[in-house]
Amino acid sequence: MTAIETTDLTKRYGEETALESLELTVDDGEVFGFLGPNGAGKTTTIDLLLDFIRPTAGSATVLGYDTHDETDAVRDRVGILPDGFDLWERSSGYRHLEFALESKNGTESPEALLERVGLDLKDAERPVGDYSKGMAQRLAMAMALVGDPDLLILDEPSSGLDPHGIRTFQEIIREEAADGTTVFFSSHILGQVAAVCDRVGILDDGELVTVDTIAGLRERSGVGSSLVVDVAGEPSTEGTALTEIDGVTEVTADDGRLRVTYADPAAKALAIHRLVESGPPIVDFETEEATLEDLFSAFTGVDGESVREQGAVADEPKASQKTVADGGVSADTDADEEEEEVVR
Ligand SMILES: Nc1ncnc2c1ncn2[C@@H]1O[C@H](COP(=O)(O)OP(=O)(O)OP(=O)(O)O)[C@@H](O)[C@H]1O
Repeated sequence: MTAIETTDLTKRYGEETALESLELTVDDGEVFGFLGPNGAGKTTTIDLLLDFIRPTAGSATVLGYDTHDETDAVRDRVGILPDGFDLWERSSGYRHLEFALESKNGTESPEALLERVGLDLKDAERPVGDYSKGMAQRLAMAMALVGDPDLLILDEPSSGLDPHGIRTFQEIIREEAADGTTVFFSSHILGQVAAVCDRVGILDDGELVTVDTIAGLRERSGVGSSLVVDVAGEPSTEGTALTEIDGVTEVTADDGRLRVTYADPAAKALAIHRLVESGPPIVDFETEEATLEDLFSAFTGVDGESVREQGAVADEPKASQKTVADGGVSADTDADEEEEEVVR
């Protein structure tokens, strides 16, 4: 069974296209990262999956259920950490958890959930109106975990978290995945996505630019990492045949160093081998890995022409605009309206 499947899923607000013909499949048990810059359409997609807003065209299933016709079945089995959720300011975090447990017939103890998300029991007894952003986020995650969901949908889960909180959430995602739960989460922070995801989808301006593993993205983007070699004497590329190595994209000699840029990591060891055999004596070397930011720029064209524009990416649906969701506890939207369907 697929955990999420969208067909031609489209959302428009008047002239504005928030999401264009999204064709996306997330497999059962996968940890899928949904990446995109601000306004790319990530929240719109999540709101459509949860039927908080209605599509202009297309359809989607979640855990095999139609998102509109079988909304209750979907929400029953899905744990949600929405982007921008509302809490009842005067109720305690503990009371929120009790409410979520009642709504979902959850059998977990509130204390165990609090411990998982790193929320102190004393803090849980305070009204949530006094919570910091990170504390509220931890509480929302605890509520999402209630009832052992088959699918976790997390919209910008690390928003407001300190580094320790980010690590805690990553551990939770890994534990849930190990337990067979599918995790779908949106983020614009590439490193966090790379740390836990099996696959990544990049959304840009309402369109799904590509879907792949991080390794696959690296390979296809052509964004190279570099081997930078200090050599004795004047560096020269002559006689080394470095450019003939499969995966090497560029070789330059400047500032007393040789720089070998490669798209395929296997090329690195071959380049060193060849230099040892026939190049100038090596004094030192280091590698400069392409960052995820480099990859992201390559696919979204942030720094100019994108891989997509160059026609290097095969699969291309589309999508984009903005919305909100519920606090993971109530949120009923039979939103048949065209615009501004939001529940918080
Ligand atoms: N109710 C609405 N009315 C009009 N435009 C909307 C509405 N909701 C969203 N949009 C637009 O849809 C686009 C996608 O917004 P969305 O919130 O899905 O982006 P996002 O990828 O989640 O962004 P962010 O990372 O900033 O949360 C934006 O251009 C936004 O302005």
